[in-house]
Amino acid sequence: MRRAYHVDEIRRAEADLMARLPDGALMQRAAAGLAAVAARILRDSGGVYGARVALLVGVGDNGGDALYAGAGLARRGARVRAVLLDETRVHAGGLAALVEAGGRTADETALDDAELIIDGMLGIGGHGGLRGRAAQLARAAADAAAAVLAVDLPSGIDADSGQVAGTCVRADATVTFGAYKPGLLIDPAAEHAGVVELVDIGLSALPEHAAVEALQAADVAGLLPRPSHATDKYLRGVVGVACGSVDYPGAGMLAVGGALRGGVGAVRYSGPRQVGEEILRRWPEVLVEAELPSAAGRVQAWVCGSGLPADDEYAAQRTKQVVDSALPAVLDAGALTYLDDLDLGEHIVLTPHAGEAARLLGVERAQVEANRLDFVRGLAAELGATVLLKGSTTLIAEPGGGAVRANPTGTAALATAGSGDVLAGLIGALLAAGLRPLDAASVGAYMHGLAGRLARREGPIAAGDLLASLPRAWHNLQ
Ligand SMILES: NC(=O)C1=CN([C@@H]2O[C@H](COP(=O)(O)OP(=O)(O)OC[C@H]3O[C@@H](n4cnc5c(N)ncnc54)[C@H](OP(=O)(O)O)[C@@H]3O)[C@@H](O)[C@H]2O)[C@@H](O)CC1
Ligand SMILES: Nc1ncnc2c1ncn2[C@@H]1O[C@H](COP(=O)(O)OP(=O)(O)O)[C@@H](O)[C@H]1O
Ligand SMILES: [K+]
Repeated sequence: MRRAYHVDEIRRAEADLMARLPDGALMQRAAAGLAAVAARILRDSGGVYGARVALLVGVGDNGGDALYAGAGLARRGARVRAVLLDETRVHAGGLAALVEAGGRTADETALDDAELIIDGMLGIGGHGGLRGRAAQLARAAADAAAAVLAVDLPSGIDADSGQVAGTCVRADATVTFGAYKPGLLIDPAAEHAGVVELVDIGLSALPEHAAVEALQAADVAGLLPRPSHATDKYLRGVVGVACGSVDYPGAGMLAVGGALRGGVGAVRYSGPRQVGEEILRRWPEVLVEAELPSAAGRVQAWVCGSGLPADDEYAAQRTKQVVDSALPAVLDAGALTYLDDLDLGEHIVLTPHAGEAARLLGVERAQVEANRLDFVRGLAAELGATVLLKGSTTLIAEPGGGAVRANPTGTAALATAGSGDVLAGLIGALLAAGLRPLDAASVGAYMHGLAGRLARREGPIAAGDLLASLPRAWHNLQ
């Protein structure tokens, strides 16, 4: 699990550790980790000795890290030049170390022929988008041919929220110290960080619960339902799908398809007869049942809403019956328009995209997109349900607070009609298989993204291709 903490939490943990260490020890640890990653990058492109390295050096400790790491590389024969953001404010010890090791200061033309640019302009002390010369240097780094390695985080991103306000550095890799920051896991900031490597500097006094966490392959593999020898189809779980309508039958099909690949023993479909017949033609294994959920056979969880129209008596009734069953459920798309007066809870997973979340909160879509973390927390708390906010970084929050999960496998290839229906079905199946709502939603999002990544290797994808690649995604994790 990758765990990210807010800046004030990291500052407190750093202060606790610094009080127990000699002056400057923490920065030396950070710089040593940074220099090791820089050396590895340079080794891949011809070696450290003689390599041209440009440092972008800010006025704070982020600049200090870059200078000490630069000194380490200079001692190994690299030609290191430091471009100072402000010559009157620079980490004096770091600069002295660099000069002593053979490095020197230079103007920004040093970026032109560098093989590696180390971005030490701003770390967790940054606020707002880059200003003045910092913005100008970020643009110069983007234009240069060199690989860019960010120190702690790409300068200019918002470490706490993942927002990007204006210009910021776009890195190929980031070396982050002590713990992840939410901005390294949440877009749009995360996509500026490249490959993120965590360097352990010994921080221990971090809060029990992270602010944001991201499952990794081993976590997901540990959570996926696995049939035991002694199981039968009912013990594996049965999921009910109350999706699709006469006008939108395809959403019902795709939700059923996602549910069939979610590791349950059986899928029951409840909906209009002609949709049920279509489903049976494609998947004879589905149990097609009554048009209303309350009349269907026993299930352990429901998926409801994909392909349900708004302002429709039958759709409202289907949603209400699913919620009244008190079973775990996914409420997607159309079902999100019928939430008034329903008794939600943590066992209900709502799956809005930014537009739907904005409507539920009475704000503009752009506001949600700019600050997804705050809005997903707010929506979960306000509606009293687990909320999965879809988008370029899908986020999942529980109503009682706690760590928000950020999905690391998202790909823009998923932005295709019907892909959300597949996701809803998949999460419903994971709920029926017994995963708790937060896990079902985050494992579902992870597998959905992984399926998207596998499918896109063969070209542009449609939602149906996700169904075809979901078994491969499972196989990859087992
Ligand atoms: N603490 C520790 O134990 C350890 C910390 N470590 C390292 O320290 C880093 C944090 O260092 P830090 O606190 O000095 O802040 P830092 O990010 O360098 O920048 C602050 C300066 O930037 C400026 N500035 C702000 N916004 C700006 C903008 N938009 N555009 C332009 N300028 C802007 C602002 O100037 P001001 O606005 O105040 O004039 C302020 O002075 C951390 O990320 C890690 O790398 C490691 O060594 C491990 C041990
Ligand atoms: N830029 C993006 N990067 C990664 N994933 C995305 C992006 N845009 C959308 N997605 C994902 O694609 C899916 C789209 O779902 P949704 O908006 O419900 O569409 P539909 O209703 O057509 O199925 C969601 O899982 C969402 O997280
Ligand atoms: K930086």
